[in-house]
Amino acid sequence: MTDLPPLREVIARHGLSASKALGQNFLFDEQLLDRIAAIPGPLRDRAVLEVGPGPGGLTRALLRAGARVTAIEMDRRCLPALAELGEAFPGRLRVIEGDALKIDPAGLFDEPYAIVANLPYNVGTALFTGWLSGEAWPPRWSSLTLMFQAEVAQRIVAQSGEDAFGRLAILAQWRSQARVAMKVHRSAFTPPPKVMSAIVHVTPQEAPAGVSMKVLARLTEAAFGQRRKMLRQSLKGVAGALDALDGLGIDPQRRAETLTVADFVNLARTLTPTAGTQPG
Ligand SMILES: C[S@@+](CC[C@H](N)C(=O)[O-])C[C@H]1O[C@@H](n2cnc3c(N)ncnc32)[C@H](O)[C@@H]1O
Repeated sequence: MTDLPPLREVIARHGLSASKALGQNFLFDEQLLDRIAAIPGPLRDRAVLEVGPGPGGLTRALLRAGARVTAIEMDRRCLPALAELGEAFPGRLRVIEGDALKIDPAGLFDEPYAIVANLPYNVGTALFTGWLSGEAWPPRWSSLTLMFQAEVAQRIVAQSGEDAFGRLAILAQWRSQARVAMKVHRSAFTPPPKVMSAIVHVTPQEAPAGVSMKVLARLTEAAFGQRRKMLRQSLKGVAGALDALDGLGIDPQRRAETLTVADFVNLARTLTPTAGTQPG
């Protein structure tokens, strides 16, 4: 295995004090990083997109696992440290300086790629919803392995009837499998964030036929926008939704969080113009 200097030394040598504005909380424990890099499965010769490599802790674990890594980092202070890492793994690391929110990863690859990232909370959630919201399915990525605040991870994997169940769970589960792969204690980070973290792993599944992502999004937005209200109230503004509830035998006095992901899929199918039964 390539001998690399300890991450703390890399950070000290390149003056990479953690920037709060960029949401920088670094991981230094190489065993933990190797365990994270193992979550997507065997990576030998697989393409991986890492977003926010920072000083390269997770990057080196992915490279050690045999991946070919493309990394997008917007903090240019990190680029020299990443260039050194690239020298230790010749031809295996491509670094792109930029804001991941403005880059379509599909344009960077001509093969399936796993996405792995430890990102600031707001950036991670925005990218996650973007990657899951495409109308075309399956997506070009083969899996997502992303660090979130534990509370957000809970919302992603929540089941019907749980307090955390809502739009994020439906987005993550209606045509994908989502699970919490690892909990990460706040003390594992430097500096430690205020809350606990968890890594979510998502793999795409076959999409249910005849359901438009846009229709499902409109439905869940209305239903969970007023989650304490009965469906007959919250869905009033969605054309055809009350008839669809009736057609599917769903009591309109129920609240959104009591429906299952499959219920929402069936409702969305009924309201999707190009397929399924038209209401009324
Ligand atoms: C929480 S740190 C994680 C660093 C490293 N991957 C680790 O696990 O130790 C998040 C990293 O994402 C970078 N970052 C933040 N916003 C970004 C964005 N919009 N696009 C690309 N990188 C971003 C930060 O500069 C930082 O290096």
